[in-house]
Amino acid sequence: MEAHSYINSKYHFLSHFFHVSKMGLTVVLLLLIIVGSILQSYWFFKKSYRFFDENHFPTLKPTFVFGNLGDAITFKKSLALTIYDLYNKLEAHKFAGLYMLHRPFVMIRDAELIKNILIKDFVYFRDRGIACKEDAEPLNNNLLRIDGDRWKSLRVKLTPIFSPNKMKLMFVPIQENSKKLVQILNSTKGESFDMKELSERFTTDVIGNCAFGIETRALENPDSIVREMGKRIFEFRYQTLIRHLFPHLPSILVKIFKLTYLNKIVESFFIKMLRETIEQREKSSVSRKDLLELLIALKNETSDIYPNKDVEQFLSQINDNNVKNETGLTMDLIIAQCYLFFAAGFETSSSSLGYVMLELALNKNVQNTARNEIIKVLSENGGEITYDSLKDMTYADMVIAETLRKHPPAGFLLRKCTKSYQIPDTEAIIPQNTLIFISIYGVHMDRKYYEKPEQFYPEHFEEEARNKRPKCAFIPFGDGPRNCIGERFAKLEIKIGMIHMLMNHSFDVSPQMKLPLEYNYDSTLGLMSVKGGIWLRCQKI
Ligand code: HEM
Repeated sequence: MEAHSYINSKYHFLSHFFHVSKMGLTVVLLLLIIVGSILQSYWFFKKSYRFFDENHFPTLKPTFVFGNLGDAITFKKSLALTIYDLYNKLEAHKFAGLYMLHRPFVMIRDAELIKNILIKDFVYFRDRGIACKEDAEPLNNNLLRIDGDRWKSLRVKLTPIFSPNKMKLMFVPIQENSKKLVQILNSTKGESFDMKELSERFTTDVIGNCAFGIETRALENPDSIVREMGKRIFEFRYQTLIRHLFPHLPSILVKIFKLTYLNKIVESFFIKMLRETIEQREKSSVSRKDLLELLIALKNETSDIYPNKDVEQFLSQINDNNVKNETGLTMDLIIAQCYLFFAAGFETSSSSLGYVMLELALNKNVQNTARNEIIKVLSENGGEITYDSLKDMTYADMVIAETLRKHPPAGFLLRKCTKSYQIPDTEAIIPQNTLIFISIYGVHMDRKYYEKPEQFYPEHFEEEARNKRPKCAFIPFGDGPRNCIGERFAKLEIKIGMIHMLMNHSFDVSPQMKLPLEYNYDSTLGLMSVKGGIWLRCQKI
């Protein structure tokens, strides 16, 4: 009470002194507070933006508040394209220091340095820096997001699931789905169709039905619920953007404003569906030889991860033969991994297959050469595609690699520096906890590494050309111990899907197709998915 009358008397004294009303004084005080806060944030940002000048890094002038990612934060461009623009602006440099809001990050744009980060000096850059609290959102406890020893021990466990002999088991189910894909092409009867949409239905069924034994039926029914939910995983959400921009938000704010990474409906759907599938599978005695069976065997410790060539290679790459076995595979962890395999598998692979077919439709010579190779290999194998005959289709591999170069589904790679790191042969030191961005698209479109970067030119992947290029100039799946674990699976489904389509049909671009390509706005995941679809026409041959 006493304090209140004291403030009142001061207020009265000030208003009397400045000859203004109480209301006027309130406005002046409010203005002072606002101007003070703006000045304070201005100095805060200005001080933050001096960071790289003082640390021997080339840099680009940041914009107040947004740093160097203004185009992505103000929705002008996707994050992948914003990072790509920065890559191009920094042409004279092998690396540079930039800012996300006030937060410094380092862009690496030289293939040799990229190799150091991803492979040689991996111990400094093991983490991705997007982990979130373990129990907050159960599906986020997945391999892509977790870091540290938990990641290491989980990665060792999951590595054998994608080994070559396990991939062989996936061949028949992928073939079955490819045949259904061809039936749908038959029904288009020369009319335009959206190849991206069709590829999404194909990869949804491949990953769902073949990998987890779930009847997703997306090829039969474009409105299938699994496909609907799959699409919603990649919808833009403000909440996800805010969480990525402010990774250290207090949990209370996250709760109050419901700032979850994932839409709750989508999360509940996948948790329920996957839990029921796993429970049913555990009760049944039928063996399906799919990814889920292998995961369950790991959970129940009825399968051993050793000896396995991939695991041995992984352990030698991370220079650690004593990975702690602390991450037991619980039901929740298996659900989170299945969810990731589904999400990571269906969007990236469908983009790739869509882009493969678009480039083949645009480049008829390439289409004919690829088809002739398939016909030749088929005739040598009694008219059948077998798992072993796939390796003889080397031109098909070049076509797929060139597609992944020109249209990498993931636009950039992310790492976090976990121990301060001196960039070799320079004075620049990357401080601990700094994020590292590597523009996959930038490297793939760089004239330093590719003779005709703007063209679709499968010859970029002839043996001689490949051998001339530095190792990390082709990184659609990342590289090193933290690369894409599903690379073999993805390449297998793209190749089988492509072969079946080319064997049966010839492809043209529809007048409906919008060129040059535009990409969907994506502010968080860095994906480069086409805007407006991939419109083609096909004829039965
Ligand atoms: C064409 C298709 C695909 C592309 C282009 C792609 C690309 C990528 C990229 C760029 C990364 C990050 C690698 C790095 O940071 O070095 C990644 C990680 C990952 N991908 Fe893929 N991916 C594809 C398909 C798949 C499939 C089919 C699966 C699973 C079935 C999968 C599962 C994963 C997982 C689990 C990770 C995280 C690995 C880790 O952090 O240890 N991906 N992928």
